[in-house]
Amino acid sequence: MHVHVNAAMSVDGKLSSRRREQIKISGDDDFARVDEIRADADAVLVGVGTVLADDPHLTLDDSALVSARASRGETDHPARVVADSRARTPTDARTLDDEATTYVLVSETAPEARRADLEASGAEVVVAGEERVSFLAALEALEAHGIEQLMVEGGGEVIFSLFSDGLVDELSLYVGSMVIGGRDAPTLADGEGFVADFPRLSLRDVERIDDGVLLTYDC
Ligand SMILES: NC(=O)C1=CN([C@@H]2O[C@H](COP(=O)(O)OP(=O)(O)OC[C@H]3O[C@@H](n4cnc5c(N)ncnc54)[C@H](OP(=O)(O)O)[C@@H]3O)[C@@H](O)[C@H]2O)C=CC1
Ligand SMILES: Nc1c(N[C@@H]2O[C@H](COP(=O)(O)O)[C@@H](O)[C@H]2O)[nH]c(=O)[nH]c1=O
Repeated sequence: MHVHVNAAMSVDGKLSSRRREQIKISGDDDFARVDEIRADADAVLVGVGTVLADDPHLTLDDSALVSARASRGETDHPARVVADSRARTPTDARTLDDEATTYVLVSETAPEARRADLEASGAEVVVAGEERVSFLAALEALEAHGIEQLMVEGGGEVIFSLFSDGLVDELSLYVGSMVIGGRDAPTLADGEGFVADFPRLSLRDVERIDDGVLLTYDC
């Protein structure tokens, strides 16, 4: 499986503010670029932190991209995936609507009743990991569902774990020209952080988009 992480951060490395509210860091052209990466993916993954903070839809905004997928014999939108060890995704989350298939990755600790609620709301629940979702196991399970190209949209906890597991192949990082600040604001890679064996990336490209910079790395 090819894992492509995409995120937008401020010049000081924050994905959003200390209030963990969604902030428009990208401009229109960059959002269009993000939509194209979604359109090329078999599935788009976020953590439950992002679902609770942003209630994202994770579908394609541009109808031309939907038509292009249809003409390739693909579903209108990529599948959606939520990493949610304890099955906390609200049943009315926008990502569970019927516009696309949604997989909720849970661990063995997820209460049975919550799993049943999610299934009743249309989600496909995938158990991978004991206490927390194991991305190594989860990505294998997604591959068995035909997912080869996985886009990851965040947030910082999930992105850190994927780097920690050595699962990231490509990173596109939009740096918007703004300062958000705050020691508790989410950053690109949160989690526990590395103290040694820091992942080293290979810079592939630098491009100016809107009023910011897109950095592309092979990982
Ligand atoms: N600017 C941008 O591009 C983006 C910004 N954001 C912002 O980021 C913030 C949310 O980020 P964040 O709070 O880090 O949330 P995440 O979306 O990274 O979700 C984190 C949660 O995912 C669950 N999870 C399940 N398995 C794992 C695992 N193996 N490793 C790590 N987490 C796992 C955990 O909850 P549990 O243990 O219960 O499963 C964890 O608390 C919001 O403010 C949002 O607006 C988000 C995406 C993109
Ligand atoms: N704010 C921000 C991003 N936020 C991402 O977009 C998701 C919203 O998706 P949707 O509800 O489908 O529009 C959100 O949950 C988060 O993952 N992405 C970016 O490229 N640039 C940005 O500035």
